[in-house]
Amino acid sequence: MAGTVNPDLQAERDRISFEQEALTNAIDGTPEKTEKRRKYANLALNDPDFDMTSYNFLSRSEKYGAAVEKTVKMIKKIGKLGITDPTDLYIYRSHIFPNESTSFTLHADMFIPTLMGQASPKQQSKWLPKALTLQIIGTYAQTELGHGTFIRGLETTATYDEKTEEFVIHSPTRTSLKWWPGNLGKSTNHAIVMAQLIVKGQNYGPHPFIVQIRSLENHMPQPGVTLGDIGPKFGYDANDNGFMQFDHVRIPRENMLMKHSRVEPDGTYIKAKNSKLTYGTMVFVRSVLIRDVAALSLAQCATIAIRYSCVRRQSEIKPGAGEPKVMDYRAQQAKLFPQLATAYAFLFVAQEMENIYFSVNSEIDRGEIDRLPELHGLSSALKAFTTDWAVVGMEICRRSCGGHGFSHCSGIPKIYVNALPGVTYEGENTVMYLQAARYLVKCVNMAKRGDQLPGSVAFLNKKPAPKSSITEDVNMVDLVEAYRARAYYLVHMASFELDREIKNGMASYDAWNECAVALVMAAKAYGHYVVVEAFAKKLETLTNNQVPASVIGVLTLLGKLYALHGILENSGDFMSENYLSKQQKSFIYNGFLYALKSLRPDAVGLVDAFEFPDKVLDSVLGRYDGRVYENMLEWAMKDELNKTQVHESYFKHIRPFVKQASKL
Ligand SMILES: CCCCCCCCCC/C=C\CCCCCCCC(=O)SCCNC(=O)CCNC(=O)[C@H](O)C(C)(C)COP(=O)(O)OP(=O)(O)OC[C@H]1O[C@@H](n2cnc3c(N)ncnc32)[C@H](O)[C@@H]1OP(=O)(O)O
Ligand SMILES: Cc1cc2nc3c(=O)[nH]c(=O)nc-3n(C[C@H](O)[C@H](O)[C@H](O)COP(=O)(O)OP(=O)(O)OC[C@H]3O[C@@H](n4cnc5c(N)ncnc54)[C@H](O)[C@@H]3O)c2cc1C
Repeated sequence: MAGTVNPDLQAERDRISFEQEALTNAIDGTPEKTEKRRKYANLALNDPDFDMTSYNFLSRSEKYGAAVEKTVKMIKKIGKLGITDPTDLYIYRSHIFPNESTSFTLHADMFIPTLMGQASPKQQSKWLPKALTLQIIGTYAQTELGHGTFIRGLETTATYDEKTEEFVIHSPTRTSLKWWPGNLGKSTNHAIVMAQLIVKGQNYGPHPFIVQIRSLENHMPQPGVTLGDIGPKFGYDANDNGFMQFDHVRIPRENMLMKHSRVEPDGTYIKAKNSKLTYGTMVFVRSVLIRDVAALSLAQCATIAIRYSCVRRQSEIKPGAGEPKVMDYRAQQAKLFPQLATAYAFLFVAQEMENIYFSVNSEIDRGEIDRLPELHGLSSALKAFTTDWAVVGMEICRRSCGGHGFSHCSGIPKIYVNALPGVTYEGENTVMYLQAARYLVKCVNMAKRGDQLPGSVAFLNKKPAPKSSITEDVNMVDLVEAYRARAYYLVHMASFELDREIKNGMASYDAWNECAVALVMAAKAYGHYVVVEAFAKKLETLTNNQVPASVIGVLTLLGKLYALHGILENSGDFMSENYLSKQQKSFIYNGFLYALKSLRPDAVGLVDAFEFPDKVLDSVLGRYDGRVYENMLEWAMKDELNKTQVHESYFKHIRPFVKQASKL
């Protein structure tokens, strides 16, 4: 019957043990935040103008065109509705463009943040009103054909001409072409261009410049600028990632973003308090993508796979007793529940990262830059750690849907390919782990000197106990301590290896490369510890805020499952030096099995609590009503191949061939 929920899924919802609304509030942060999210989500979802046709059956060019149309409609609506708060805007947008890029993604997420973070107050008053009202539309053009990671190796030059008080922007080589910037290929008319600043023959390193790249009249490239799209990619079809070449393009001196460093009219260079303040936009995006890319994408895939697993029946457990829901197989639970727990863990650590980002950023605005290294180390580690685990988890969710997981009807491929570049953009993950490790090694040396370390690295000040106190009745406190101990030892081990190589006469830069394996392991362990600790802190906060015991109960199980799964996956680390005994490892294993069993009745409730609307999931398998089989054929019939019974290529190729063959 249309409109009713699949009885297998309904049965799951009828037995949920916790108060779902309170859990949703915990996920959003507060009840007020839940209310706000629902308000702006519903504004988008209930608007008939955004009756979204799925991109599934469109060509790349059609996808791009559809995104442009939808983007412009959305902007008009935003103006009409008067939405101005960045969070409200983000919620509204992400329900119109679920797991998709808008044509102005880079404008909103990097161009405007760079103006806010890198432009002087005078420059902000000139450019921001234009950018906020879309009189100008920009992107962030840093990466080049030859260099993405090594920003100091960028080749684009900005040479100051004192006579005219202009910068000359130039691409001196083929490898200096800007390559990859989002929305550059077709959509934007301005760019923040990162280029080597050269004044009076001296190179001061990469700095940001604002450059008009297309005419505001007819959208043609500006003189001296060559532009285009970089072609099809693994995903991101609707995003016109582009290339750009400059041939001695002149821009006024005032177009260098001068909040942190300046070039005076006579060519005097005033340097920033810390040259890395120029990299601030990247730190911002790394901090926000923990939630918006890693956590939410994994949570969506877990929602699809868990709902589908409660609808899908296959094989037998007890011979002759009928086919169970695949969710009842313990092996299926062992694949999916850790992904669910990871999604929760990442959502909670993202809330903490966001708070730290905004607090350190307001200090920076007041000229206090002491906490910049920690912010960089932490955001680098968490960006890499969460995106790494999220994409692995999404693939596990896809496989858990069997064959149908491979079809776009599952919705998972779209979510996956949208999140996947998160491991590469905004700092390739290995490179980000190594940046975090660089900070951690410094912290070890500071701790050795007796300095008190800040926030997330304070754990390096106190040597952990040599043995874990985990018992049969595993608790969060002991689990956090185990992760702290692992991080402590791996960071010290990497630092020790580094010192040893240097003491043995190796140059420090070679020693760094030689010890990279240990350094990456150390940064991963640090990220893992921060996530487990954030889960424990969240449980404490919720308990103090009198959140219902049923919610604390189920979240505690999830938190333990997350931590236990991580230990089982990395047991070598935890068992080295006998920190964890064989017997304790069996407690971990038993605790893991117990958590799987205990979470089973609440699995659907735990994914429903995320409240992803069907339009966002765009999944036949993960539909809220569970009516999977009733909708798959209808979905497949939308494919162009099903528009005719006999395809034209039959008449062109197969029929003549068969006719010919039958004559032989
Ligand atoms: C509530 C508000 C809601 C708002 C909603 C917004 C919604 C946003 C959603 C976002 C989701 C998706 C958006 C997707 C769009 C993004 C598309 C992708 C865009 C891009 O990819 S842009 C290009 C990004 N490129 C990179 O990230 C390059 C990576 N490379 C680097 O960062 C650096 O080059 C490096 C690897 C760090 C090395 O730099 P360098 O060689 O210059 O430095 P050294 O290694 O020598 O280190 C020197 C020193 O500096 C420290 N340091 C390095 N970086 C930083 C930093 N960023 N901050 C502070 N300090 C830094 C380093 O640690 C060294 O310190 P030391 O000398 O050891 O003390
Ligand atoms: C979808 C997408 C969107 C993007 N959008 C933008 C954008 O809007 N604007 C923009 O400017 N850029 C953008 N980029 C570019 C992106 O930021 C870079 O691709 C990214 O920073 C990685 O740099 P790279 O491509 O040079 O990788 P490389 O550095 O060439 O990486 C290749 C390999 O070398 C390794 N490696 C490199 N350096 C080191 C090192 N020091 N130590 C150890 N290993 C190392 C890496 O780990 C990796 O395995 C985008 C990229 C993608 C995929």
